[in-house]
Amino acid sequence: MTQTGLAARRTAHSLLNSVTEDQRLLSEVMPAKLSRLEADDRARVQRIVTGTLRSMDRLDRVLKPHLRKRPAGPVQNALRLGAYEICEGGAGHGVVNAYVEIVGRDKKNAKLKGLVNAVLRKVADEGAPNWGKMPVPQLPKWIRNPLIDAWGNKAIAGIENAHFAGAAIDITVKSDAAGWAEKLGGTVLPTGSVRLPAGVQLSALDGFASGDWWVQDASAALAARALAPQAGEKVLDLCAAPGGKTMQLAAAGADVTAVDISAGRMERLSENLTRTGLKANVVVADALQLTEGGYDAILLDAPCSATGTIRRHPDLPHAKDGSEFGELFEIQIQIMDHALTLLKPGGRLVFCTCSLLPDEGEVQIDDLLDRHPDLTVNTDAIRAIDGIDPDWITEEGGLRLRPDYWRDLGGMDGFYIAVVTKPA
Ligand SMILES: C[S@@+](CC[C@H](N)C(=O)[O-])C[C@H]1O[C@@H](n2cnc3c(N)ncnc32)[C@H](O)[C@@H]1O
Repeated sequence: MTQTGLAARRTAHSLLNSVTEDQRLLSEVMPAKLSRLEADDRARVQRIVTGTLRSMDRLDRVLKPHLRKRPAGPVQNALRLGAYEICEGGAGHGVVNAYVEIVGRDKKNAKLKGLVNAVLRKVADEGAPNWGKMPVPQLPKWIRNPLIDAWGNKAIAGIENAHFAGAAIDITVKSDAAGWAEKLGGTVLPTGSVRLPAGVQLSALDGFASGDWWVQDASAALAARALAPQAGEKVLDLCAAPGGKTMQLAAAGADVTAVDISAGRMERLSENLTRTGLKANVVVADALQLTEGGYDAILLDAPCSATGTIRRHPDLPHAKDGSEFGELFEIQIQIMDHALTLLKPGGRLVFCTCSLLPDEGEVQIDDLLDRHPDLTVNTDAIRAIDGIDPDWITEEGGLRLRPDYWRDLGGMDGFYIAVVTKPA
């Protein structure tokens, strides 16, 4: 950190405000803000902000006894960041002064800098002796309650544990998972992905520049496995960017057309294809506007709430409140129905979402079958995936993946995958 750490802490404060006050995701605001900092400060900002977001509920409990009422969002955020740093062993004096200065510079809240000083001093003096033993942070109620309804209280505790623990980096390799695991010091997971050791710098690793592997959570890798692409098959990858699944399909020898509405994300897909030496037809378009069909198989990785990825994105529960999800469910229905029109008779559609909500998984497939009674769910395609636990197969024949699964291996992202077949 710079001498006083002020630039990094101001950036951390501004990022946290973007999430909680402006409902922005870190992925939208972080790159621009970090680009102004030295590499050292960038890493620290990321550590402080993601640590604070992951510990939000704990921090609010630490702060509560020192506050008569919760102050305005930006002031509470300065307190949260300061308390986080202190509880994680930061030097009390420097931390307190920095956050007092940050609030003091904010015209609207400057009068509360005395409060910030008093509260953070108390936290620094008293410490948080039980910090490491406090209950695992709970998700905000707007997402916690539907997840309890879906999976029960025991599951939610496991899911929250997994969110708090964070996620390892998984890679999908073109071939020889065991060889790459050995070379990179990782482990081969039951489904064939390789889990890397903590703290690696990806671009410096063997096999990155040569494109022998790409980063992809072990759960996400199973959608293309469920599709089981055959060499020469005409496959449409809908909602494809940044291309993790496109690369799997292309590596299997399929003739892949990758479509996504976002030109920026498609640039990343093209870069990924170049790095890995794989080929696909790259099309920037709205899936709903496609007219050319005749595909043997379609993989639809639909836009969704992304609630399965909270391990990696602890900002999501604090930036969102679920109000836009209804619109996403509707888009999923429209793209699924349109995808069916592009599929050959006898063709297969893989529908998947990185979501923990049944509304974006099990319920979507039940509803799809109500709308199209001639479709069949192909559970054999799910059963054929190496390394999955048969208990993960759902009543309607899909695959439900949750962060609390593989507890001893370090968890997985939440995901839902189903394969449906069109009548021949
Ligand atoms: C879950 S991400 C896809 C991840 C990707 N399949 C992968 O494996 O790397 C969802 C994608 O849907 C795209 N999208 C959203 N609405 C779309 C639409 N109407 N048509 C095409 N793509 C869309 C978004 O731009 C986003 O890239």
